Amino acid sequence: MAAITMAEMWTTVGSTIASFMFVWTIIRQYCPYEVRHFLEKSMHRLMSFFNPYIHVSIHEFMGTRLNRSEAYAAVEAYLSTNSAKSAKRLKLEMEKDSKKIVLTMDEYEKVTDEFQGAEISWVLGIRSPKPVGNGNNSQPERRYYKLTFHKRYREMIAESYLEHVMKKGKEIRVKNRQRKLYTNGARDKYAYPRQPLWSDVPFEHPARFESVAMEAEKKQEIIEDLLTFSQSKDFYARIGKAWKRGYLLYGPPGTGKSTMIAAMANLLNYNVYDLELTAVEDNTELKKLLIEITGKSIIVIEDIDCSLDLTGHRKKKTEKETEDKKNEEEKKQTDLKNREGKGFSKVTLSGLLNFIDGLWSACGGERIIVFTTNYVEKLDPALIRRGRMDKHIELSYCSFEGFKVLAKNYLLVEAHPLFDKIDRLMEETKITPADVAEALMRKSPREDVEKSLSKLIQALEEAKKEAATKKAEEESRVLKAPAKDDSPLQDKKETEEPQSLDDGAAT
Ligand SMILES: Nc1ncnc2c1ncn2[C@@H]1O[C@H](COP(=O)(O)OP(=O)(O)OP(=O)(O)O)[C@@H](O)[C@H]1O
Ligand SMILES: [Mg+2]
Repeated sequence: MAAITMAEMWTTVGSTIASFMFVWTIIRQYCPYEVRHFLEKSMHRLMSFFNPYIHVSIHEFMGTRLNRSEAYAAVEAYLSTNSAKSAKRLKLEMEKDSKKIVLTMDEYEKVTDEFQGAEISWVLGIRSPKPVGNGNNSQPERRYYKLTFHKRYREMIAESYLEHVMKKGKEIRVKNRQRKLYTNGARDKYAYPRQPLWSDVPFEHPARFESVAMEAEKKQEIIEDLLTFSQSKDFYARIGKAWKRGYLLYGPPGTGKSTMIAAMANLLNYNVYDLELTAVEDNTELKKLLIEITGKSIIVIEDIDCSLDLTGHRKKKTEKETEDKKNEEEKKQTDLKNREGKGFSKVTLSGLLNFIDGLWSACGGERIIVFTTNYVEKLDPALIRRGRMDKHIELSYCSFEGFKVLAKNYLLVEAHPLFDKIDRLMEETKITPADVAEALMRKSPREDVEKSLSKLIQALEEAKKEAATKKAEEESRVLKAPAKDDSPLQDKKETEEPQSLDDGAAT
């Protein structure tokens, strides 16, 4: 009896739905657009009156734009951690610029999330394109996420939850992205179609702060400075300053300037833009390059003292000096042109200063600018004043503490009887971390710790001998140097007096 009632009930429900669908199809086909639109609107209103749930859709592509929506990508990343735990059908994806595989929920899967006591559900929907003409459609299907929650949470979802999803999603995307090393040097300006201003390769430098040879305290200070910068978005907004920071790394060759830049990028998960100033045509091109740099990046200008003549342009000169300088400059540039077969850069100091802290430098945000140089004294003070280059870091010869970091990295030892001798030698002579690293490098699998340390001792002793020879040569050159005619009167007197005494003694 009960089974018959159930069957009857299902038949009634089925026939009601079928009649409704039939009526709806007739309406859609034969009713004018205005009537149809009115009925659709009224039906939605009627349903939402009874339905206490609110839906929000986030589409993969918005309007006719071909770019993937940032919000969709952020939701996808956010749900990749959530859905991997609760969804039953998952999809494995690897985005173009991502270095990690991501598990996301498959179409029509539903996952739930909890936020401040509210239960929120997410469904991945898919919309087929409207058939056009003969039904052959080259348009792809469009996916969207639908978020559903009770209407009593409306304000909380709009004000806090969505912001939380976007923030977390973006963080996950940044963590998963394949970081890049960009350069502007390898572009053919006359190629057709036009090449992008920056070309890129995956950034895979393995340097880490742990492996940089440097005093622990100084290293910690740099790490904290970088981390504070990366977490200070609100602070920079509050003080009304563009979210960027300049670092000047200076010191002799082989002391770890480039290594430190790679360690900085790895610490903060930033892209690196290696700006080759000599390949930039003029200040306008410099501005264009700047506009294309995204946030979370380090802009590097290596050997800034050799890049261009960035000091001469602002100094007052007599007419003759200016003329001589101009001729010299022209000759230099022609030589360069002949040598490299390409146009020369007209970037000026003021163009570069504008690049660092002009109005355009604020677009994108979260940028670090690093200059490296072997000769800090050669740079124009305006270029490196605090505010432009906020932090000046000297990378110098290897200290014993620095050596211990390298020994731990290269040889996996933290103490050894030969360390005392190395400590003494390091106090007596200068050696770069690059030379220490080279000495500690194993040349064959049979090479043991003792042999590597002995090699370093040998290198240090040679460096000491070389320094002593150089010093002796220098001293003898000073002694042998004839007194100059144009030397100050006082100096002349001092050099002449002993002679007259000698003469007197002789007579
Ligand atoms: N402080 C350091 N810590 C660890 N390794 C270092 C350090 N300095 C140099 N090295 C080693 O020496 C090599 C050369 O160093 P790096 O290129 O960073 O020097 P640099 O200061 O940039 O030199 P240059 O001024 O010539 O550009 C690196 O590959 C690294 O192995
Ligand atoms: Mg370098």
